[in-house]
Amino acid sequence: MDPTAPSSVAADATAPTNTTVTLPPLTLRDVPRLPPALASPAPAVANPISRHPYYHPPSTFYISPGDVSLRHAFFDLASAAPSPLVAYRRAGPRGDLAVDPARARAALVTCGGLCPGLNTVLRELVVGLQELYGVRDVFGVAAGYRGFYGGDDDHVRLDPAAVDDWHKKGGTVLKTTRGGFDLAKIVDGIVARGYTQIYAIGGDGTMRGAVAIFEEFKRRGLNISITGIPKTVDNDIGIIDRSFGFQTAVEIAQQAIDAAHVEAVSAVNGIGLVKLMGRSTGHIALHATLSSRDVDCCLIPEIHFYLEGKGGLFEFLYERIKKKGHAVAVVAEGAGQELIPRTDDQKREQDESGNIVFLDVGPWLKSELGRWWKREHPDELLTVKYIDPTYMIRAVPANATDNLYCTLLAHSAIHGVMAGFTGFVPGPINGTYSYIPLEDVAVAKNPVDVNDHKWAWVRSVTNQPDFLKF
Ligand SMILES: Nc1ncnc2c1ncn2[C@@H]1O[C@H](COP(=O)(O)OP(=O)(O)OP(=O)(O)O)[C@@H](O)[C@H]1O
Ligand SMILES: O=P(O)(O)OC[C@H]1O[C@](O)(CO)[C@@H](O)[C@@H]1O
Ligand SMILES: [Mg+2]
Repeated sequence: MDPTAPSSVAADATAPTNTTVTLPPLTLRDVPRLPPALASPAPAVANPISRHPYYHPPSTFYISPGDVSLRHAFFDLASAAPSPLVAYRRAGPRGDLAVDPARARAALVTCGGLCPGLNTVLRELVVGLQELYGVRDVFGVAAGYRGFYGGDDDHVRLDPAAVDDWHKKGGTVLKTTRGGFDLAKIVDGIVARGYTQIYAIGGDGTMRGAVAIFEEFKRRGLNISITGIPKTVDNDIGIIDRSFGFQTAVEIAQQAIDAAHVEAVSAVNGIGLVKLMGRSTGHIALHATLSSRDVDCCLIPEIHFYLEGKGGLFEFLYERIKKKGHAVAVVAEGAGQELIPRTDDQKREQDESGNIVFLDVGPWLKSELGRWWKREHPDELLTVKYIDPTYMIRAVPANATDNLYCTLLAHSAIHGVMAGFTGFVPGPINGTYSYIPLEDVAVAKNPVDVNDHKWAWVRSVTNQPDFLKF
């Protein structure tokens, strides 16, 4: 057939058609700004990136003041689109600054648990502030929020040479803590040190703390900006696409599943059981399960399960062993918490930040399974190999994808602060880096959607029970 010959197919059968659709009105969920009288070094300072000795930004480099991104990237035209459509300011460098870099004094702090990429964010904040914007005074605040009211040793001057290889290190060079949130002392400490910009890197608790600090700045009429850089290995912060370090953690989690699989396959009636992080969300367990393909059952906090009886976990594992000779189960640390018996003291136990302390679901599951097996199948061997890689998945350096992500987050934060924004969080929404009000991110959760395709795919890969009692 001559490929250049005109198509014989009727045009109206295949040609794309254009349908005009009227969308609901757009609401800009804007981020706060420092009061112009306080922020503006009148007249506005031209962005020093334009004078960079080696990089000459093209006209498209700067973000226009009207540039926005949409919260929802897709709608069903057959039903009403979300109304109003919510938009956020697009993140990125502005042509004019509202802050004079020569007068800026930045403080960086890390709070909460570890996450791959923390050191990369710190490195890129230091390098970006100094090399892109010429901010000379950049300090690392040691040991979380409490460092703000610590001694001189808790405030370390940083420069690009000092942080040069930080992106290769796991953990946080600045150290991190939970608790110690004394608002008055923190803000007094910030004022006493003359900081004009605060970069707080942490999870939901850190974001709630940053909101409180932001409100206190406003109450005291302080010319200080604060931005929260969202960090959570559990990927439990909402609105943004995902949090940094998550993909690295999934990669390491998968190695634990591989080991559990090898152990299970090599034993008689072998079960490999892996416990993974995820306090209130099962994203790590879900993603590691889908990537691995060796998992027979994935238990997450969003799904209730039960152990014994028809349709229960133990009967399922037994049947899987009968069929394949082995089984692998993955459990997120927050799964099944309501099933584990606990004392009143244990019910009340909290960490220093006020987070409920969970009981260890992994060893509990292992011992309950052993007890059940002995009772139901006393003449059959059972070998359970339990792997708990807990801190290993978050104490590693970020992989290449997360390193790049951390760099873009850090730079987005700096650009926003220099443009005069405050009380905001930078983050990708549908792939577009945006500025989101801190108060929104502080309360936005991100549970696994058990009605979407990803969870459906877990169910079809594992064929695990739905745990609906009947
Ligand atoms: N509601 C709140 N108001 C003010 N500060 C808070 C609040 N919740 C937590 N914080 C403070 O924020 C800091 C970090 O909180 P937390 O230990 O819960 O970690 P996180 O930021 O949620 O990170 P992770 O993802 O590891 O849980 C702590 O210093 C804590 O005291
Ligand atoms: O033992 P730590 O450091 O308090 O943190 C444990 C918690 O931190 C997290 O990693 C979240 O950062 C959770 O998955 C875990 O429950
Ligand atoms: Mg938290």
